[in-house]
Amino acid sequence: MAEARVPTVIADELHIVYRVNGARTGKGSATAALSRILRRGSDDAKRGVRKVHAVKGVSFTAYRGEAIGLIGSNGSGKSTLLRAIAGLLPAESGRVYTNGQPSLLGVNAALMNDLTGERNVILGGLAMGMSREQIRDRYQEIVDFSGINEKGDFITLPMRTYSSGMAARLRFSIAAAKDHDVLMIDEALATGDRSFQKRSEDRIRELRKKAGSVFLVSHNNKSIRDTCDRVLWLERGELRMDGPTDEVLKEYEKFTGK
Ligand SMILES: Nc1ncnc2c1ncn2[C@@H]1O[C@H](COP(=O)(O)OP(=O)(O)OP(=O)(O)O)[C@@H](O)[C@H]1O
Repeated sequence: MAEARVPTVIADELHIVYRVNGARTGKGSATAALSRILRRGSDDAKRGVRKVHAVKGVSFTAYRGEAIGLIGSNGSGKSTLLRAIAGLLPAESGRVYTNGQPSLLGVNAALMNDLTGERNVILGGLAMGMSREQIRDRYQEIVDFSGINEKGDFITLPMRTYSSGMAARLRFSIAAAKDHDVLMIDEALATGDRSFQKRSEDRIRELRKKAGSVFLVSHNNKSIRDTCDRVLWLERGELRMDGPTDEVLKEYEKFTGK
């Protein structure tokens, strides 16, 4: 008999709306801000608030052990959906339920550019809830995995001296050092070189085995194909397709003309 599948994330008719203040007048002055406050209570349009409806009625259930790719054109709502699952954006309507703590690993993850790579490993580890001892034990592994020191002693230099690929590799390595209930990766693999991508893909497979779920946003269909068994395709905020990787990518490639 098949084992019972354990849900890790459930999105139920989820809508996410961004509100952009004062977008219509283009004025950012104190008087404009004051008049907005004074007009509070009237509707959004009158206060010069513009809405961007980024995710429209998305529903799906993710299960333990799944690696799910998120694909779709630029601006289709992929990052917004991840941020909502991570609890960083409120739902306009609908709900997200998560089993365990979701961790979002974005290209903008909160590392400090002026600190050295070494310090950022510690900072990132603490931010993920690891103890100092756990970080110390894993430190060398994280640095080796990132490959930052392959071309010299870069780990003791500030992060601002890293290329965007090196920085993304370090972020991924820090996040991957911990086993996550739900790990969400936004484009992290796209910036690394081929050998790093290979290592990350292997690590994603391992993380899945340790019973977590992995979400991966990527414009690289090959990365998606190599790591994910299921794909959600978003277009203009709507879930256009949800199914096995091959089936969804086939339709998506038809759509994008590749
Ligand atoms: N902070 C924000 N404020 C207002 N609108 C936003 C904000 N962030 C994103 N949007 C809008 O929400 C929509 C979805 O954006 P999102 O970044 O989720 O798309 P994406 O699929 O991740 O795109 P890409 O592939 O280019 O990374 C877009 O129309 C975008 O302009």
